[in-house]
This record gives sequence, structure tokens and C-alpha cells, in this order.
Amino acid sequence: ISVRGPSQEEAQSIDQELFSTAGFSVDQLMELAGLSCATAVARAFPLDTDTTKGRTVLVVCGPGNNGGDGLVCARHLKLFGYEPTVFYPKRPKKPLFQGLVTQCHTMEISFLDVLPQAEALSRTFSLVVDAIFGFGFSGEVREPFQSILSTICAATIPVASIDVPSGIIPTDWNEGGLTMETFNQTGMMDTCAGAVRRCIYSRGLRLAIPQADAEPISISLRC
Ligand SMILES: NC(=O)C1=CN([C@@H]2O[C@H](COP(=O)(O)OP(=O)(O)OC[C@H]3O[C@@H](n4cnc5c(N)ncnc54)[C@H](OP(=O)(O)O)[C@@H]3O)[C@@H](O)[C@H]2O)[C@@H](O)CC1
Ligand SMILES: [K+]
Repeated sequence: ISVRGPSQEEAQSIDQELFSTAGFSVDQLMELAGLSCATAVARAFPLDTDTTKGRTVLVVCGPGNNGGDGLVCARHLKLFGYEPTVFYPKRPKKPLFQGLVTQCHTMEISFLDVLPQAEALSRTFSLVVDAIFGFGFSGEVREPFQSILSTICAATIPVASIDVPSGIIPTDWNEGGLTMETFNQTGMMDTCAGAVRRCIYSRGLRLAIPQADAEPISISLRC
């Protein structure tokens, strides 16, 4: 796999620019990001209506805005005909996130209290959407997310990562792109190589809002 994209710093500055000069709000951008990701998932993993499992998607959400993207993504996947289930172990007490959870409940999206073991997870779901960490991630992965990532990595189903595979610090990607070697250098992702090989990468938000005067950002993906 080889991915080229903006660095952590560039991604953060693009978002800051969208908030300030371009006048967008967080919930607007989050809605756009979640919809873009659901669209990318539907394209990469088309709905299989022949089996119950073919509709099932587990969306694992982290405590920041990447997790918010995941909640929006789950809602749109449901509208597209999938059966998303959400695992959201650490929930911020901000109205934005509480509203997103309420919206999922209203749409009869189930929430898990406990993440199943890798084998049960692979048997029950056709895909994991990884909305655990995005460009706000830093340092070593702390619990409970270390165990959660290990379980996801041990599962045999594909993983679709929103913004960036969780556990990766997206710096210096533009030098040679993000390669399997890069994944292997980042402790956590070492054990995840199998899962990463099967992941898609969606940075829908920044693709969806072109700026006429902006430097083009090249993103490419080969699996
Ligand atoms: N800019 C925007 O508003 C928009 C951005 N968008 C999306 O937001 C993403 C960036 O969001 P973000 O900045 O909230 O960071 P994110 O990656 O979700 O993680 C932060 C959380 O993770 C935690 N955490 C960190 N390191 C950790 C560790 N080692 N081990 C364990 N926990 C750790 C950290 O916890 P804390 O350090 O506070 O305890 C914090 O709670 C971006 O990638 C895109 O998907 C879109 O929604 C559009 C609007
Ligand atoms: K992610």
C-alpha cells in the first residue's frame, strides 16, 4: 500500500482555514466528512443484500472529532441500506457528540457495550469502520484503545479508516508517501499490517471542498 496525503500540520491548518477564512462550523465539516466516508465505504464495499452479514458494519468511534465523523458515517450508511452498529467507549460530554448519538438512536442504530473478541467480530460483521483517531493522535496508544486496536487488527474482515489508520501520526507523508514500512515503524501498526493492507483511506472532507487558490494536495492510494 502507498498513500500520499497532507501531513498532520497541513491537515490541521487546512481545517483552521476552513473555520476562519472560509466560515465553516465544526458540525458542518463533520457532516460533510461523515457523508464522504459513507460514500467511499459504499463504493469500496458494495452492499451485499444476499446475506445478513453483507449489510453489517461495525463503526468504532474514538473520543475526538474522528469519532464524530464515524457517528455521522454510521447514520449515512444506515440510509444507504447497511446495518451499522456503533462501539463508542469514551464519549465526550459536548452537545455536538451527544446530538450525534441521539441521532443514531433515533435511526435505530445499535450501540455495543463491549467489543466482541476478534473471532466473533469477524463472524458477525463484514467490515470495521475505524473512526478512532485522526490527525489529533499523538504518542503511544493508551487504553482502552490499545486493546481495541489489537482486537480490530486480529480480526479477519476489512478495515476502512477515516482520515488515517488509527495509531498513525500523519507526519512527513509527502516524502515517499505512507508505505507499509511507515506502518511498521509505528509500534502499534506493526501488529496491524494485515488489517492495514485491507483498509481504504478516506479524506473526503478535504477532497470535497476545493479551494481555487489553494496548492493542490496529492492523495493517491494503491492496495
Ligand atoms: N478540525 C475539525 O474540527 C474537524 C476534523 N475532522 C475530523 O476530526 C479529526 C481530528 O479530530 P481531533 O482533533 O478531535 O483528534 P482525533 O484524531 O479525533 O483524536 C483526539 C482524541 O484522541 C485522544 N488521543 C490522542 N492521542 C491518544 C493516544 N495516544 N491514546 C489514547 N487517546 C488519544 C485525545 O484524548 P486526550 O489526549 O484529550 O486525552 C482526544 O480525545 C480529523 O482526523 C477528522 O477525522 C472532521 O470532523 C471535520 C472537522
Ligand atoms: K481513523
